[in-house]
Order: sequence, then C-alpha cells, then structure tokens
Amino acid sequence: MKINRIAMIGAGSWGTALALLLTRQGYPVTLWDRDVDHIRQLAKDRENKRYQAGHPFPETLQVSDNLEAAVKGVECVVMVVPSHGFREVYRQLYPMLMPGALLVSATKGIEIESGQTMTGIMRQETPNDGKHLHFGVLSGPSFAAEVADRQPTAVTVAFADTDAAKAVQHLFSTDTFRVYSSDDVIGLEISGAIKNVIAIAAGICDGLHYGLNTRAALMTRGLAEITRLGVAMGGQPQTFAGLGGMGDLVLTCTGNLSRNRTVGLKLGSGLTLDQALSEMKMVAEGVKTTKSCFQLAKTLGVEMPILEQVYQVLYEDKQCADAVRELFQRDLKQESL
Ligand SMILES: NC(=O)C1=CN([C@@H]2O[C@H](COP(=O)(O)OP(=O)(O)OC[C@H]3O[C@@H](n4cnc5c(N)ncnc54)[C@H](OP(=O)(O)O)[C@@H]3O)[C@@H](O)[C@H]2O)C=CC1
Ligand SMILES: O=C(CO)COP(=O)(O)O
Repeated sequence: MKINRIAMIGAGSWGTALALLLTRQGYPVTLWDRDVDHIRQLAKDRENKRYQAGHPFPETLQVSDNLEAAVKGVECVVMVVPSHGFREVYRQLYPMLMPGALLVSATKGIEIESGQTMTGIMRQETPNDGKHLHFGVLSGPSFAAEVADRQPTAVTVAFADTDAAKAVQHLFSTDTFRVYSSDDVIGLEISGAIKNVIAIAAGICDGLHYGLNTRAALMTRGLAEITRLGVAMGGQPQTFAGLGGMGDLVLTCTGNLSRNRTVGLKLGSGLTLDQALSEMKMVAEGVKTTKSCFQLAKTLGVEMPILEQVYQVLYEDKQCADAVRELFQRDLKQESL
C-alpha cells in the first residue's frame, strides 16, 4: 500500500504534533480544523501558537478549513478530533474518501451515547458501498509536546489487516518515533481510552497527598480493570501489558503533562469538576470516558471498582477521600485479574 498524501483531521496539540512528525519526514500533509479562524491563524503564523507553540511548520504542511480539499484523493486520513466530535466529523468526510483509504484514529475515548470506540463509530457510519476502507488506531505513551520536541517515543498501530498496519507503521516511523504493529484494534483503543480514567484517579491521590505506594497500587489495579473490560470486549490480554496499555498508563498517571492527571490533581486539592475544567483549554477525555465506560462496564457485567469511584467523584459529588477509603474497605480477595 503506497501512501502519497495524508490528511490530519484536527489541529489541536496531537494532530499538530503528528502532522509535524510526518512533514519533517517530507510527506505532504493537509491539517484540517473545524475552526476557520484557527486555520487562518495557522496559515498566517506557519505555527500552531494555540496548541503547539515553538514548532514552525515545514513547507509540506498545508492547512485547510475545507474538508473535501483535505481528504480528496488521500490514501491515509488520521482522525484526531476529540471523541465527542468524532462521529459528526466522520459523517461529513466519509462521502469524500477515496476507495481503499486507510483511516487511523489517534483519538482516545469512548462515545457516551453509543459506548462505541472510534473505529466502531467509523464502521457504524460507513455504508456497505464497496469503498473497502481500513480502520485502525495509533496509540501509546506519547505526550504531543514531547513528540513535537522529537523526544524518543514508541507507540503501536493496530489494524485487522496486516498490510494496512505495516503501511501505517512505516509511514509514521522515524529515528525518534518507533512504531510497533498489532492486529488488536479493540484492545488498543480500550487501553488508550480507559487509562485516562485511571490517570484522573492517580491525580486525585496525589492531590490528596497520598504517597507513591498508593499510586503504584492504583496503577496496578487500574490495569487489571482495563484488562478485564478490554478482554470482555474482545481484546487480546497481551495488548494491555504493551505500549498502549501499561505504557500509556505509566506515562499518564505519573507525567505532569497529562491533562487527565491534572484534572484529578485539581479535584484532589478540593476544586469541583467545573472549576477544574474551567482552568483548562485542552481536552481531558477521561472525564467523558468515565461516564461511557461506567455504562459499558454495567452492560457487560465487568467489575471496575476504581472506575466506579471516579464516576461518583465526577458525577455524584462524592468526596475524593471517601472514594479512596471505600476502595480500601472492599471485601478482601485473591489477587487476580
Ligand atoms: N495531546 C496529547 O498529548 C495526546 C492526545 N491524544 C488524543 O488526541 C485527541 C485530541 O486531543 P488533543 O489534540 O490533545 O486536543 P486539544 O485539546 O489540544 O485540541 C482539541 C482540538 O479539537 C478541536 N475540537 C474540539 N471539539 C471539537 C468537536 N466537537 N469537533 C471537532 N473538533 C473539535 C479543537 O478545536 P477548538 O480549538 O475550536 O475547540 C482543537 O482543535 C484526544 O482524543 C486525545 O486523548 C492522544 C495522544 C496524545
Ligand atoms: O494520551 C496521552 C499521552 O499518551 C495524553 O494524555 P492526556 O490527554 O492526559 O494529556
């Protein structure tokens, strides 16, 4: 599969960092955003001062507010809009896609209304009209700012089709960005979405001034919850121990660049959810994913005690310290997944 042109759909922090990564390798990329003024500003500055300042755009990075112009005749479309806007944007762009195109979701979330992952949304919104599109995911421990800074980073790309996975793996791989391939699309998506919920919990614990023991316990039991739900949804157990699972969980629960961890820190320090979110200009997907995942876990009958407590803190005004206390008062049990 030869990829000549790429469309990056979403000019936030991550879409911009990925567009920089590809254009620095010489690939032609069109970066699209819904916000016309934002696109005008990017075209004028040749830099994304709002979301990824300090990184001038290479010549092959074009910007556009015209979705059709951005995706027409393009072999690889990377979707990087937040999960709550994903379906609407995909609906608009689907008719313009060329047959056989590779659709890569770099978004980490689960839609609240449907409980669908991003590739699930694309499949739902794709009529059976013979376009033969391929749906995959790129995920792993990768703060956008560090990728833009060329810090060595490793991620995973998953497609059901091995050739599609290899094509996207090779497309994104550079001297400082190492891409592994996988065929476990659902496992990788679930890992990337739910680690954000555990990162909120990690932030809460740090905001409450609990120690490193607490954080280690939370991350380990959090990974058990991610794995339980992911396997119930058809993921492969080893995916959750990989870059998109354990790797991204470690990064987001410990790294201060994480927006989700930051929301948790603010909650643990006594702010309300509204106050915490009003101080952020970027998206913290874990807030919405907590709700979608809470519903999914109930539907599938999967036990997720940490997630339940985060849900009650975010949506039922539970005190953070009470949530931690309740987790420790649960019945004693054997350690297992
Ligand atoms: N930043 C990171 O380090 C990483 C992020 N991700 C994931 O990438 C996705 C995008 O995050 P990120 O780029 O960081 O987000 P940012 O907050 O940096 O930017 C969000 C972008 O999405 C746009 N947007 C907001 N709402 C909608 C909508 N309803 N429809 C279309 N576009 C919308 C915003 O436009 P506007 O300015 O007009 O609101 C903005 O361009 C998330 O799922 C995130 O989890 C994954 C890996 C790393
Ligand atoms: O997913 C990320 C890094 O891999 C970014 O995490 P946050 O959205 O919490 O900043």
